[in-house]
Amino acid sequence: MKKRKIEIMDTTLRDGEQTSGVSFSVSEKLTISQLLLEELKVDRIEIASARVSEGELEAVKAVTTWATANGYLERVEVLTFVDHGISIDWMLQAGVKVQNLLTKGSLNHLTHQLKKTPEQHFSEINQVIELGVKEGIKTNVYLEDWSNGMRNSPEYVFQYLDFLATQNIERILLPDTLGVLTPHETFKFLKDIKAKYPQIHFDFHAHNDYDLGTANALEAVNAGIDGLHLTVNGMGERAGNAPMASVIAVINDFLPEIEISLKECSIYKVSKLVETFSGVRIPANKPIVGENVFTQTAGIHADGDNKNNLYFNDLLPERFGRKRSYALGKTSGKANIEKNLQELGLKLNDADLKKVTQRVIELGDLKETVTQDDLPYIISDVLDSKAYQDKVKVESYVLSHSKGLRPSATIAIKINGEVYEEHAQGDGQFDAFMLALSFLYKSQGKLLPALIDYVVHIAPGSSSDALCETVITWQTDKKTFKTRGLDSDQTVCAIKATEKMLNIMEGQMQEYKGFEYQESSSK
Ligand SMILES: CC(C)C(=O)C(=O)O
Repeated sequence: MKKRKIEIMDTTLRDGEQTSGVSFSVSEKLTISQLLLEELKVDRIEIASARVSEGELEAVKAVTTWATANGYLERVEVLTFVDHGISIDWMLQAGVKVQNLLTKGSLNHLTHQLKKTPEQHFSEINQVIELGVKEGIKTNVYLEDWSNGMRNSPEYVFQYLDFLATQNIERILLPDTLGVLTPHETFKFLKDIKAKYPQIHFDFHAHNDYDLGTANALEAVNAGIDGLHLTVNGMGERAGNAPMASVIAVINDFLPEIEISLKECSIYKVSKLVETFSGVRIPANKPIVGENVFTQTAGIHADGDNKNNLYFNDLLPERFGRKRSYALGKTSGKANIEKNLQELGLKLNDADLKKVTQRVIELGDLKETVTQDDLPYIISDVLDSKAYQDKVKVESYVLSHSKGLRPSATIAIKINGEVYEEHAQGDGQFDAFMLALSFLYKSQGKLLPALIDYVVHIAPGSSSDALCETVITWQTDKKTFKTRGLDSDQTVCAIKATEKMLNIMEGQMQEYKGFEYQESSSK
């Protein structure tokens, strides 16, 4: 069966730039245009509104210069106005060959905003179209507020379409300017229009005010529309336009009779670039391109993925240049941990896997964000902890850090069931902690090993509540050894590493000689 081709016009650089607070630079517009046409393979791009600013003129010139050299000029469009040819002059300066002329698609807009009759409006439109023809510029015509026009003044819309059918134009662009259509209405309005003017190319331009942009785009295609306007990440005026990634996936998965030229596998790359250039973060749950949408969080899902891919749908991440991941947190089961270990090339026995899983769940309970990068640290901490007896426990502590006062520590340490308390000031919180500890041990006639090295590792690419690992090297008169601590707080890491040292030393204090902990120490 021969497929019906739908043209995709990307308007990220025009309507998308109308997202509040967004302005693309010249080089950003050029880079995005290149990616859209060459990599994503959209059919057409709308890159600016005419007459906006000097900077915009520069940006459009940069795109048209590149597009001319690479054979894309006919696919680069600019929104223009019914302004007796001022926009056409701007287009000539910018080197653009296709204008998308903004006209009124509802009687309401025509009478209240332009205060003109349909006949006056049509005559001025005809003038601009003819000027364009004279200058070698092709015209597509936008019917602004067309959706409300269909609801409230359909006679005007059809009178206008009858007029346009006689004009020298390429396409008619039908926007749901205020994003008010339901999918049912979208289908009905477009079906009626296509039935009356089957020879004309119509594009549909959805807005997303009710979050119906994708559904309306789907119904527009079902109704026989010839082209769709989309934006990367759904950027655009107010709630934005129909999002490129979702609409493309819907067409590919649910409309097998439709052909589009877009390369799904480039969608994510373009989305991330637009996110960076625009400064508008992609919501984590945004279908196809959001951070979380290919992450299985529940252990039961990871388990099901191992058993005949029970929790997969057709939206496979690889289609879009992405990868499935398995979250680590309080709902992770063993299967999630195993999936992450596999990726790291690690294998644990059942007992250790259970311990690591338990530790990840505990961290998740503390609202810590645990990432795959943290896993090697957690494993080393959990496996390392097996080596220590629990004879000494840091029961509680208060660490203070304030302006103008020396950091101080009050600590309570349980040694073989007995709790001892001590207090000290130091050069930093951990220094104060160590001093208090050395006073506490000294009062029992014991000296602690000297701290000779202190190294902090933070898991690569981690967020602000990332886990860190502190490795401390200790020295007695006879041996040097290391202990490590893991936490999201650096001082707590060091205290955990110190607690392990105390357990190693417990019972050996007579055997090894420690050192006075810093002469300058004060209580
Ligand atoms: C400016 C116009 C074409 C528009 O984006 C709309 O009506 O939605």
